[in-house]
Amino acid sequence: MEGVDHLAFERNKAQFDVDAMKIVWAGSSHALEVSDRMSRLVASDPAFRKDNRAMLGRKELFKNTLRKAAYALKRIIELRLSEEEASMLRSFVDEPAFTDLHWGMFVPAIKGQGTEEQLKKWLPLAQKMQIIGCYAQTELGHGSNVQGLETTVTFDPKTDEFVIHSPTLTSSKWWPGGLGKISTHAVVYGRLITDGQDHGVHGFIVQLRSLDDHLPLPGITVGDIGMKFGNGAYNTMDNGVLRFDHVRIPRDQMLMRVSRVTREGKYVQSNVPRQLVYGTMVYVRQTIVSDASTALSRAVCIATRYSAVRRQFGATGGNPESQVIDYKTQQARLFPLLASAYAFRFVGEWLKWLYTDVMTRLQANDFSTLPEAHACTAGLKSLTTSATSDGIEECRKLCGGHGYLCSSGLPELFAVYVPTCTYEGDNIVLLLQVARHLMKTISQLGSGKKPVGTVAYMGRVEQLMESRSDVQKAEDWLNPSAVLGAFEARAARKSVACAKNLSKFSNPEEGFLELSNDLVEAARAHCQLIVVSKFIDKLQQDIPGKGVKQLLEVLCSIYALFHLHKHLGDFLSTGCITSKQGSLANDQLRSLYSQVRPNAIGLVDAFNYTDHYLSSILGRYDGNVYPKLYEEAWKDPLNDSVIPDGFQEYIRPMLKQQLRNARL
Ligand SMILES: CCCCCCCCCCCCCCCCCCCCCCCC(=O)SCCNC(=O)CCNC(=O)[C@H](O)C(C)(C)COP(=O)(O)OP(=O)(O)OC[C@H]1O[C@@H](n2cnc3c(N)ncnc32)[C@H](O)[C@@H]1OP(=O)(O)O
Ligand SMILES: Cc1cc2nc3c(=O)[nH]c(=O)nc-3n(C[C@H](O)[C@H](O)[C@H](O)COP(=O)(O)OP(=O)(O)OC[C@H]3O[C@@H](n4cnc5c(N)ncnc54)[C@H](O)[C@@H]3O)c2cc1C
Repeated sequence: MEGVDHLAFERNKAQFDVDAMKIVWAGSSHALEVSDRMSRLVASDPAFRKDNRAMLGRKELFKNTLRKAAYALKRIIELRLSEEEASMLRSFVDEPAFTDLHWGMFVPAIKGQGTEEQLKKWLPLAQKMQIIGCYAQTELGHGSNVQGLETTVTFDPKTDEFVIHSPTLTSSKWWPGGLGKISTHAVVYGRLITDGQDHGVHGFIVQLRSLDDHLPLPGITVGDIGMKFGNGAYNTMDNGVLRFDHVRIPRDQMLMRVSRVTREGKYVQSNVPRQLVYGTMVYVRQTIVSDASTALSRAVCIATRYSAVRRQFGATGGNPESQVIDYKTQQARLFPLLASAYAFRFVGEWLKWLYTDVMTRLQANDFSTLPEAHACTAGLKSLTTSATSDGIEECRKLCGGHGYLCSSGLPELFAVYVPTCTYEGDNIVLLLQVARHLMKTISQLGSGKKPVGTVAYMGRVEQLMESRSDVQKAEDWLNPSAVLGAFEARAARKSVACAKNLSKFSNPEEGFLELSNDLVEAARAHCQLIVVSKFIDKLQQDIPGKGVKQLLEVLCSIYALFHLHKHLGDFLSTGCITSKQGSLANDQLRSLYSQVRPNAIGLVDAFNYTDHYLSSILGRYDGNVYPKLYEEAWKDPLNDSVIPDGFQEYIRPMLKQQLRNARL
């Protein structure tokens, strides 16, 4: 029935102030007001329609994305939107586009690695979109191993230019988003060579296409790399291939904040660490963590609303069948994902703070927190994107057969989201970076250097190696210090075990390769500890609103105890807890799920997503699922005619032939 709220009875069960929770989720009343206004602006404008993407061919799909990008910019200018508003608008348009790489990587690369003069020259052009840029680092042969890139950038002192060249097939740039068809410029990463000497990988601003006719400039071969996973999905993006044949650029187009080449061809390093060349990746990894909570919450919102609508089995005495959300198995799969969405939101907030703090320090030439920023962004990017990808797929299964329909919104969400496990650093490669940081921290413990930040607990390693959990009854697991103690002990013990094993190798690099699986597990344990501890920290803040803080405490306990249960082998084998304490944690989890149950719909309503943004019949706010699914089926192009194209041509003759054969 149109206009009826089929989930009203669920909404009435909520025991907390949903509007207050919306503010906590958004980050502030101001952020909620902006996101609410921007999401409604997009939802009410037919130009941003997106329900037909899965049906469109690549060319039409891509053309549509270009139209939306140009229209979005027009609206941003007409409405004089602030950067915050524009950024929200972009996320509600909800379509990967070349603009993501322009604003998300090209502009930050110039900001982070350019000198004052370079910022003055290039930023206004980029910010007014008079040029469009992308981030061309990855090559056909190397993505993870940035030091292995093959593109050469050789200084020619005769002309005061760099000559960029792709010496092999594998040195072709491969993957950069926005490169394939649209970018006029790129920040290109290649090996800097002066006077025959290789100085490793550096970034350069390179014009690729003419600003007059958009044709590739001489010496440049460029195009799209082809269709990717899923219909619609990431195919709105023109990931590209690019080859250089001795292309010349002026010397001042090398990004020279970290190091520079003089007119005479001398290579000069500044006091800034070499790793700042990787700074754009740190920035984007940080944004990816916040985006993980958005993607996961979206899937969870769909699965939760549908689980309240869907009924199977259990009709007794004239009562309706049971809502599937009441099955304990459904709760045990769904509610940890709901808790994870909130956990990732808060760790994302914290990471943004950490990143801003590092940037402020860098301005003052304080580079001391760079390793911590690298390890946290790498580790949390890895942890949250893997969990979110798996979580979206779990939400699809939680919706049964209907979850497999494109109109559930889940297949496309998964297809768009899953490459986050690979781009901006393969998730295993990034966890190995965290492991290096942990091993270095442990190796420095004896030197009197006190570990700080997220590895501060390593300073108490001796105590953590001995500690025993004092949990005696299930409710004891609600105590944040019991949870933190167990997670710290597990993380410390796994890292120390790796460090001990590593010390048995005469060649540490060999040892690192041999033990890499254990190191990844240690890094994961450390990252889970960060998420748990930042959730607990969040709960130390003043959180207004009836029942809001109490529910967040429930979600925090679910996040922690679910992982304790899932990784029980870790906690038991490192001796941090006993098997009895493990089963008490599981008892407590069941009780926590019961506390979430009446509040489940309220908790997903607090995300404040419009139906346009969710783009899911199963996740509709009003829960009016069946009539809309039925209506939607008839919109499929296959149903435009009763007899499909191809039937007369192929099937009719086949049927006739078979009938003839039968009569013979
Ligand atoms: C008109 C007005 C309009 C206004 C409109 C406004 C609109 C606003 C809209 C906003 C839109 C914003 C959109 C944002 C969305 C962005 C979407 C982006 C989509 C992303 C697409 C994907 C892009 C990519 O994938 S780019 C390519 C990414 N590639 C990788 O990640 C490669 C991974 N590999 C590596 O990072 C490295 O090679 C690594 C780290 C694995 C190994 O490197 P290396 O071999 O050099 O290092 P090591 O020897 O291991 O270590 C040396 C040393 O360095 C330290 N270190 C390594 N990395 C870093 C680092 N990044 N930072 C700091 N330190 C680092 C390492 O720890 C070692 O330290 P030691 O102390 O020496 O041990
Ligand atoms: C959708 C999408 C968009 C992208 N956009 C851009 C872009 O805009 N600009 C850009 O420059 N790049 C972009 N990329 C490239 C992306 O950054 C790389 O694909 C990514 O960094 C992974 O590198 P790779 O492909 O070389 O993977 P590989 O390193 O080849 O990974 C293959 C396998 O090897 C394993 N492996 C690799 N090294 C190690 C190791 N040391 N130890 C253990 N296991 C290892 C990995 O875990 C993985 O299982 C994009 C990629 C995708 C999919």
